[in-house]
Amino acid sequence: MANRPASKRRTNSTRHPGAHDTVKGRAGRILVKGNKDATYETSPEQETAVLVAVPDKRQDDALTTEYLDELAFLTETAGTVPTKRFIQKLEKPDLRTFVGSGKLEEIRAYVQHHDTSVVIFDDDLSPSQLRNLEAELKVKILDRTLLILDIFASRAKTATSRTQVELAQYQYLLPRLTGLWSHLDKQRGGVGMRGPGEREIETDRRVVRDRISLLKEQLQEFDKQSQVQRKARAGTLRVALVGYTNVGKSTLMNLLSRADVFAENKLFATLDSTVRKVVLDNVPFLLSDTVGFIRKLPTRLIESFKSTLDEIREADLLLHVVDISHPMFEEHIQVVNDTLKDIGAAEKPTILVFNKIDQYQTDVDPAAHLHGVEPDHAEDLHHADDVQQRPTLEQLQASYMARLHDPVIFISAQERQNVDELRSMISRRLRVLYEQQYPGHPPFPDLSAYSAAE
Ligand SMILES: Nc1nc2c(ncn2[C@@H]2O[C@H](COP(=O)(O)OP(=O)(O)OP(=O)(O)O)[C@@H](O)[C@H]2O)c(=O)[nH]1
Ligand SMILES: [Mg+2]
Repeated sequence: MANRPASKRRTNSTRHPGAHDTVKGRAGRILVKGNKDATYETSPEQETAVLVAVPDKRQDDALTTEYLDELAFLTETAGTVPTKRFIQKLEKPDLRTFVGSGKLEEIRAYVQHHDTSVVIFDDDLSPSQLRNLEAELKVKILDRTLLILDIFASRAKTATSRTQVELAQYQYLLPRLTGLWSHLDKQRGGVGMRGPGEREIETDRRVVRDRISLLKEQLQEFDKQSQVQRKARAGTLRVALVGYTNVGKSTLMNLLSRADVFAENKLFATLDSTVRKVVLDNVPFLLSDTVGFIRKLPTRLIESFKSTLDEIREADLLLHVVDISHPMFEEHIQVVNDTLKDIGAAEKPTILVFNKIDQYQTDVDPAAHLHGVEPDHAEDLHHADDVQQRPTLEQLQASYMARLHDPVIFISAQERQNVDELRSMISRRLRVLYEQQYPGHPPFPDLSAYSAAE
């Protein structure tokens, strides 16, 4: 976790002393509140974002910081620099403007005096909230789903994933076709403006509905093709890498299959599933890398990735990869398990792979994850006394092994620690699964017919 904030920054366009502090010294590091201009230097073309969270009154401050930190990471992945965060604890978000009128005034004052391209909310906004906020703040407003969709749009490479993302974007936009952003300069583009958003915003709903039907038909067509491919793979064991975004799934895919899959310290580096043939200890199987999960991913968005998720649904064994160095790893496990349940893949044989043990630290300073973004009040600042003690790796290993039915392994894909143990754990498990599924069959038929499987 410690190197996350710095390594993903675009150093060519952004100077960010705070981020370097985050990496170097944890204890005693305090983020300085004050003049933004003294702390940040961004190039004129670089978009800047103000982040807003409205946590429930009872939500722990450290958790709020973590959630905002993830939003900052998403924002940066979309190519925008977060410069300020606002938090308002509320029993319930305001129906009209999501934040209360006092906080809205604070945000407006900030936006007026600091160059701000976009205000991003960590929750989904209703169509009318989006409209009201845009009218009040006079800048582009994004909510969490729009931001994620924007990242997906910029990452989609294949015809299938592009169609899937476009479908999700149109489905999101349909109830919102009410002149949103109409007074903004549409030529400027930037975050949230990729895809159909601004181009179609004023067109008739019927046109959008037609487009949605067409995209669905196209996806069905893609689905038929992949069903044919999948049939050709019948009789071959299938293993899928699943997990929260940025945990190291693609890195592990590369390691296990010696494939060259795009791995990067950004969220949603992988949007298309990649399938490779792998042989471990004479056990052949097909390994697929899949799109990462994230909290609050709308169910409809997940559904539009149906064919990608079929790889998971049809797998015989899941490798659930966890970034143990992340302070929120336990919540991440829960999000992944809930998402697996949503897509009907909860009961599959699973190996829980705790990755990034090289980066695991027993003391966690919540302030180290602020991404150097200036918070709006002291609540968001955690000082050295807040440093939390985490169990040692050995303690974690012992407790997870005792608690869970599934096999558990602790590795570092990057440092190649315990990877051989993982390999033999996979092959042992697959042998058992093969015997259960194909009793009486000679073990592990010739796979040459499937070598082109992709
Ligand atoms: N320190 C450390 N970093 C790792 C390890 N494994 C992967 N990483 C890094 O973590 C980042 C994310 O890795 P990816 O393999 O792209 O993760 P992913 O789960 O495929 O991510 P998405 O496709 O975005 O969901 C990259 O910067 C990797 O180099 C590890 O064992 N230790
Ligand atoms: Mg990946």
